[in-house]
Amino acid sequence: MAAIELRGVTKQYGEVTAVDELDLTVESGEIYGFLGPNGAGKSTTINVLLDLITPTAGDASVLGYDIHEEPTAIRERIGVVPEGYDIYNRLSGRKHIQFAIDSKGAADDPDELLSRVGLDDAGDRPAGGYSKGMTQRLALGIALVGSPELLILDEPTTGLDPNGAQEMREIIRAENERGATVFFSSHILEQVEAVCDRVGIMREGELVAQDTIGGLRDQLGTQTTLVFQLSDVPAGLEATVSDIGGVESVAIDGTQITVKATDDAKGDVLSTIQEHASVEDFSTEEQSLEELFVEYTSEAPQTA
Ligand SMILES: Nc1ncnc2c1ncn2[C@@H]1O[C@H](COP(=O)(O)OP(=O)(O)OP(=O)(O)O)[C@@H](O)[C@H]1O
Repeated sequence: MAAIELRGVTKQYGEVTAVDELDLTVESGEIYGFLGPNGAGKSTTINVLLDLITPTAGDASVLGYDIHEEPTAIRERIGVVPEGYDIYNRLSGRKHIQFAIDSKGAADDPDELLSRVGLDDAGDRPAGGYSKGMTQRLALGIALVGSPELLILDEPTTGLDPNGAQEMREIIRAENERGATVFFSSHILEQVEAVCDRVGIMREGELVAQDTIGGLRDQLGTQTTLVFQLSDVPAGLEATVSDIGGVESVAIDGTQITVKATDDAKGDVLSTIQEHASVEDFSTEEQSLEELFVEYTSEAPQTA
């Protein structure tokens, strides 16, 4: 059974299409990273799943339950770190957790949960005095109540320092090993890279790529950037190089020519340029996963 299934989900806000006919399946047991730049539609998608907003079109299910028909069954089985968690200023962290335990009818020990999220010493303090990172830790502690089957985390590392982000990743891994499916959104690739089985990249409401981190890396393996420093750039060189099979782009800046090409085309590019111009310097640059992410999220939409 899929843990999350969205079918043709669209959310329109006036002129703005926040989510555009989105089909997305998260399999049970996966850690799925939901990536995309600000405004890509990640929170809107999550809010649809949580039945906090009604989609303009499409339908969705969580743990096999329809989001409109059985929201209570869903709420009982999931843990959520929402975007911008609302706290009760005067209530202590422990009381927040106790409240979540009581409302879920769970049997957790609040102190154990506080300790898991690194709030052991702050449990008695009013949550209104917590820092951003501490509030985020508290939100995670609440999400963990009742050992949920599915964790939905909207930008869970917001406000966390590097140690906090690392601890968050360890908790995500441990929860997954316990059997939970994890769906978490982020606009920072490295946050999901370390823990995710699969990532989906959103851009302008559409899923523009979906793959394992390994799969994304394989795509990188086939692409290289070649940078040539020439003594001068002869007329027609740009067109000649662009015509080579496997060349994706050619950019000329003064006497420098930068060519993006598949690995197979590397030799042809090199020999063609040497044939037409005098090469003073030459280097290759590997594309990083970060660059691939930027490419997917800033250029023309591609098909998933
Ligand atoms: N209540 C709303 N009314 C009008 N437009 C909205 C509303 N909520 C979201 N949008 C728009 O929908 C688009 C998607 O927003 P969304 O918050 O889902 O993006 P996101 O990927 O979560 O971004 P971020 O990383 O900044 O949280 C944006 O253009 C946003 O301005």
